[in-house]
Amino acid sequence: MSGSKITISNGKLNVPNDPILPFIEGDGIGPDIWAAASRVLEAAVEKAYNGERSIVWKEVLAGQKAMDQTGEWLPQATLDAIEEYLVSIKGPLTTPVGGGIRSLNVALRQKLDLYACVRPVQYFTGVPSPVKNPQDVDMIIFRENTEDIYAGIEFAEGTEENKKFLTWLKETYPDRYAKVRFPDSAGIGIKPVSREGTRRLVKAAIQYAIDNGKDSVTLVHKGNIMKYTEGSFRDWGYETAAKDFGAQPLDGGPWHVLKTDNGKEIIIKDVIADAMLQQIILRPKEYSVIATLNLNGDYISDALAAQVGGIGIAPGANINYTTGISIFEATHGTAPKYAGQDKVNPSSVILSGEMMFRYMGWPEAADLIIKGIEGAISKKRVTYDFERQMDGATLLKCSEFGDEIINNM
Ligand SMILES: NC(=O)C1=CN([C@@H]2O[C@H](COP(=O)(O)OP(=O)(O)OC[C@H]3O[C@@H](n4cnc5c(N)ncnc54)[C@H](OP(=O)(O)O)[C@@H]3O)[C@@H](O)[C@H]2O)C=CC1
Ligand SMILES: O=C(O)CCC(=O)C(=O)O
Ligand SMILES: [Mg+2]
Repeated sequence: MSGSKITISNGKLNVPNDPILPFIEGDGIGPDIWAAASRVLEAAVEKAYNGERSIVWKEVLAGQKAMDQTGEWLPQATLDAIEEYLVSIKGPLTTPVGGGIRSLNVALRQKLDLYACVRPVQYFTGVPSPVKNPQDVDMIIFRENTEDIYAGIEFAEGTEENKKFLTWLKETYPDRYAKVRFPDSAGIGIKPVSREGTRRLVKAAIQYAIDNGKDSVTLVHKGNIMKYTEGSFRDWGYETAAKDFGAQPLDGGPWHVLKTDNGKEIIIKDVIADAMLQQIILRPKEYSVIATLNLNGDYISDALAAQVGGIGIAPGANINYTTGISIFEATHGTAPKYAGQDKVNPSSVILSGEMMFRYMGWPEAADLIIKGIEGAISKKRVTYDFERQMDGATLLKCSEFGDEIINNM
């Protein structure tokens, strides 16, 4: 295989003209969307750089394909390659509900310490939306990606370990044990949230706001109920704003205001999570950068995506800003009922590629992707998810929509 490695020095990526980029095809609709997306990404690079730059794809395995070929769901070789080549992209991977394997998506984020799940939500003119003013939605979610209930520390009901844990709780903290309503039949989960994990996530969100001229960062939490996890997230978030960025309390706090070097003011505020799910629908203009915990971020990213056309057009990235290791991936899952039908919208993974190009310092290729998607949508030549809500639209297959994007670059 030809191609060169992306490296990092002093926190800055060095991207060669022929970077090797690992990709995971994914389960379910993964092969359909990856086939369309990889062609679009290659076409954007070719058109932007006239052959001076090109991507050298390196397939790495995870999920069902990995199981079939290697007997493992997430081979160590895959983790090693993602770490070695720094920038990679993936399709969705299936996670069974209840028993069975734990999420491979979550495992990738935790094992590689990709602490920020970054999910921008913006409106493309013409996309059908259930809200009146979808153009008012312009937010970016920074979701903590390594902690919270997603740590996977659980004790299944009826098991020996569950009994052992509850016995320990009863003996050590009888007052808290007494709060378990039905101890003989309770599954137990543990929710770790740390100052360190919170601070690095909030720092990334505030830095993004500074670098991109945003006017607010909203800490979203359920800290009124979960005081020492979600409530502490809020407190540590404000602490980060004050200690790392010199933000000052606004009217006595808890909101803070941060003055950037060019004199701009950024408000650091917080909203309780349930109220936030209302706010993003009723008053989206008031929110810009969102910093939140893992579970809240999971819910908010699908809810916000719905306002701008659905999870068929919702990209994302999992990033460690210190090591530079990153995996770009759609917000949606494997949509198994559509697998192999060449039907679904490939935009989420294509726009994840667009984010990847900006991260690599290839904005010209990224801009062409936006141009191609805008062109396809304005001509109403779209996949089923948009076509079913658009008057006079032409229904395209997943692969045809990829072609349409390329034709509009
Ligand atoms: N990062 C990852 O890899 C993720 C993996 N998953 C996993 O995926 C599996 C399925 O999860 P599920 O809850 O069904 O959620 P999915 O996101 O897979 O699908 C839910 C619905 O969203 C719509 N949708 C999803 N993708 C697209 C697309 N590309 N284009 C258009 N519409 C789309 C479809 O809506 P409609 O029916 O209206 O057409 C689909 O039925 C689970 O195992 C889950 O754990 C879930 C999320 C993320
Ligand atoms: O890992 C999974 O299966 C689900 C992940 C998910 O919903 C997400 O990353 O948004
Ligand atoms: Mg999700």
